[in-house]
Amino acid sequence: MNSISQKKKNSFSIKEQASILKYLFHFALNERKHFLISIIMMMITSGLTAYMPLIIQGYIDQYLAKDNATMAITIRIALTYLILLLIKMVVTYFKDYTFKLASEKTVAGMRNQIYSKVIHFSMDYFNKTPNGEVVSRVTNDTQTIKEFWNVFLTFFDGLINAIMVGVAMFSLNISMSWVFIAFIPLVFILIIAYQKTSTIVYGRMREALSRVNAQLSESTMGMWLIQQFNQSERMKADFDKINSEYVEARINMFRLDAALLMPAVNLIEQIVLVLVIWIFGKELLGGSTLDVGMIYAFTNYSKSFFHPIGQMIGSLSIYQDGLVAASRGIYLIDNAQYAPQANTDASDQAISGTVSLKNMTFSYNGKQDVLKNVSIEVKAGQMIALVGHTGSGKSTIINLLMRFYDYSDGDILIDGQSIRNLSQESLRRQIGLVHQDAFMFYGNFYDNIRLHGDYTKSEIEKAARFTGADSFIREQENGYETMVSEGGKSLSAGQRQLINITRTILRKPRILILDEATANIDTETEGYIQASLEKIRQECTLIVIAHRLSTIKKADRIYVMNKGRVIEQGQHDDLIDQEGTYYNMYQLQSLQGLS
Ligand SMILES: Nc1ncnc2c1ncn2[C@@H]1O[C@H](COP(=O)(O)OP(=O)(O)OP(=O)(O)O)[C@@H](O)[C@H]1O
Repeated sequence: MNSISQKKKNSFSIKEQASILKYLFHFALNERKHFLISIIMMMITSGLTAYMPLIIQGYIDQYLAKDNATMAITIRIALTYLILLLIKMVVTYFKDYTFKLASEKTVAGMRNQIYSKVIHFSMDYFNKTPNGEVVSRVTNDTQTIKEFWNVFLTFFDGLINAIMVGVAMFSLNISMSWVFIAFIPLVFILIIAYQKTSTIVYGRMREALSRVNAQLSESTMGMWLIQQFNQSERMKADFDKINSEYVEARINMFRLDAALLMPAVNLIEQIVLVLVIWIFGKELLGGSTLDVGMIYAFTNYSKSFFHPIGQMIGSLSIYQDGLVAASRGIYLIDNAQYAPQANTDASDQAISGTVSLKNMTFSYNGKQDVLKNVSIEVKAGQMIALVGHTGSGKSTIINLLMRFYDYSDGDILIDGQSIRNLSQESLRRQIGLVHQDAFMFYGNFYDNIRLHGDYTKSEIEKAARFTGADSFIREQENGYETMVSEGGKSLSAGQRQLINITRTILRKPRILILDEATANIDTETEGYIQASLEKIRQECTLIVIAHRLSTIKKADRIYVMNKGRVIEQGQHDDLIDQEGTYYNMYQLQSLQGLS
């Protein structure tokens, strides 16, 4: 499977195609009953398509031509034809329904599997992959795969139909049937020519479409940046160019389809028809009797033999799309970059909150160390602070403690045990992390604080009173029932942070981490939160990252970081006495009125 696991691949060798198809059929196994019923119905409809012209042919040649048709015979034949026609209609309906039902369910299964993989991927994957691409894998690609199944419907249908009609033709007139068979190589040439050209043309179209999507997703996400820097006109011009390229690619696709699809198949069909008439005409001129019914049957067969073949060729472009979409899904599943896993015997024990980092060295990219031999100790119930310049590695320590990334050099212990021995679920339940960026979901304040947790309204309100969020929530139009827009755009940054802190407090974590959590909050509210934190300190371990040093003065230990190393540590007064980096930072903030 690895041979096809190449990102953005647009053409595939026969072996790769077989591998992708095997993978897709593996998903279809659950729906084999429906697929089988549908194939049986395909056989019935194709059988009827092949048989029905024989009824008319028999009527013309045995009764009309011999002048012995009676009203009773005519009605019997007309009724038989009508009943068969109705049966064909009903069977065709159920054939399409069961096939589409089966393909819909198969693709739903794939979508679930891809999504359940994606939600366990590492942060590294999400850092490197644009949002739009992740969404596209789960929605657009699985949609394309669904259309891909319809290609199979068309293919099976076309094939079974050609076989059935072929058998009927041979039973009627062998030499005339060879005329049809003689044109099959030409059809194959057409199929190969179409597939080769369509791979290129459709590939260009897909690339152009992904450029359109990328530009759209990038510009909607960074709209404020575009407007702030007056880039709207330039973005419009860029989009216009990309959009024109897409339209051009689509026009090329239409041109190709218009030239090679139905017109070419129709031409072959008409040539065969002319040949049939010519051969019959020649036989008639040679003194043979005229079998009008036979002419009727073969005229009919030329349509029902070649028409599905035209549809088969037309679906080749979707086939190509399906291969690309399926290969991307396989790539995602095969190259899963999972979030760090706990040890197999990891336990779910309650923690008291002692944290120690032992000689941690860490790199995101395997080249540059962003943490260099960092050791940190926090006793249960203590408060420590991490301070230092931007990029010094403070948040990285938190990323490792939360197990967003795996590490190899050094270890992190909680209550003396490696965090690898704690189950992911237990670790994240007992550690509360409050980030600077608080995400809000569409829902009311209760929902946003509860986050699907099992908490009563009074518990939520109590937590909100504790953090001070309660007062601004009550000022909203419908209090706690007020709907918050997605992303929380209807709230100020400080209000969002208060909600975020409330969410975390509500869960009563054993270890609370505040990563620049009070940066957007005014001094008055911050004072309020500080007082709340003083109360929390008695109940849990507190790890605070802060640029504003006034907020961490009371910490039991302050770690000063620089370029991935701890360069100073101690209590506020000790660090001031040392007159080192912390002292300089504090002096600077005092001058700016921040301390
Ligand atoms: N996901 C990531 N992938 C690769 N490199 C990263 C990633 N996150 C951070 N870094 C790099 O690691 C280094 C430390 O970043 P970190 O976020 O830990 O710094 P910080 O001290 O928390 O900074 P700030 O105070 O600005 O938040 C930086 O050089 C940063 O570029």
